[in-house]
Amino acid sequence: MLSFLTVLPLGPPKRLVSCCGPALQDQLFRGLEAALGTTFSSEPLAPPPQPMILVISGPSGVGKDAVIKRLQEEREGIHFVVTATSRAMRPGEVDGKDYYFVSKEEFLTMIERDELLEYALVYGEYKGIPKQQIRDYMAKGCDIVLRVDIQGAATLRQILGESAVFIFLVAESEEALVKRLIHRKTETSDMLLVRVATAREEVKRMKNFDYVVVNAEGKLEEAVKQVESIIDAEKAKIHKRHVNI
Ligand SMILES: Nc1nc2c(ncn2[C@@H]2O[C@H](COP(=O)(O)OP(=O)(O)O)[C@@H](O)[C@H]2O)c(=O)[nH]1
Ligand SMILES: Nc1ncnc2c1ncn2[C@@H]1O[C@H](COP(=O)(O)OP(=O)(O)O)[C@@H](O)[C@H]1O
Repeated sequence: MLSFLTVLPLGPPKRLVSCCGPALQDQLFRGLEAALGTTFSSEPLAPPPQPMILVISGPSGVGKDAVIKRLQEEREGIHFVVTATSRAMRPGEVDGKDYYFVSKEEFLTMIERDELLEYALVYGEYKGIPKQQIRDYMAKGCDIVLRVDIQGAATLRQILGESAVFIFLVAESEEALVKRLIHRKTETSDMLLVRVATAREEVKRMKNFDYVVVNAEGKLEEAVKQVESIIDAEKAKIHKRHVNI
């Protein structure tokens, strides 16, 4: 190392590089290239991040829509896949934004044409994920967010295996979940009973997911930040998950 440093036009090695001005630092840079017989590349050293598929699931009323809405506001390059449903539109919902609201016949035609990556009967209504929408946005380099019920997540795990990231969103307690669903005022009491009973069974399937995020009462932002941390960590993985749809 000593002989190397004396070759450089800086005199004895005891002078600290930090004391050199820009011109001398540039000379040192060139000298290092000459000594190594190569030029230093300015190409990125880390592999480019790949678009990923994030599956967010959890019991009805836990806050999937709320978390995803905030995620879209906070983060660029994310595409929330608008799924198709035969369910009637709720007040405030927008066709093409919350869902593609279609008739049962139209939905069955989508199935016949193999247009759906996954579909299910959810609380008596059809719901399904349009394949082409995923392909189009991944081709643009977007990360894909799929919001599905627990059975949909299980189907997607069979189709996508480890190539997608599965997040289970849960309330801090069963009591909090039920109160949140009641407060949302989108279900009749009969429908509430179905959804709460379903939620009890769904929570047991948490073990099939990669991550669990608690969306506690009044702490939506913390849940969103945790989902963002998961995305960042997944994008920094050396061994990327390769998606093929
Ligand atoms: N399997 C599946 N579930 C979906 C799809 N789109 C939405 N869902 C889920 O269907 C469930 C019922 O949705 P919704 O009727 O909007 O009721 P909410 O969950 O109480 O808001 C939710 O868990 C959604 O995440 C889909 O394409 N496939
Ligand atoms: N962390 C939270 N604290 C309090 N209320 C929440 C929180 N997250 C969501 N909510 C509310 O709970 C209700 C259910 O949320 P929503 O996103 O519709 O659930 P999901 O899509 O899972 O059915 C909505 O009224 C929503 O505004």
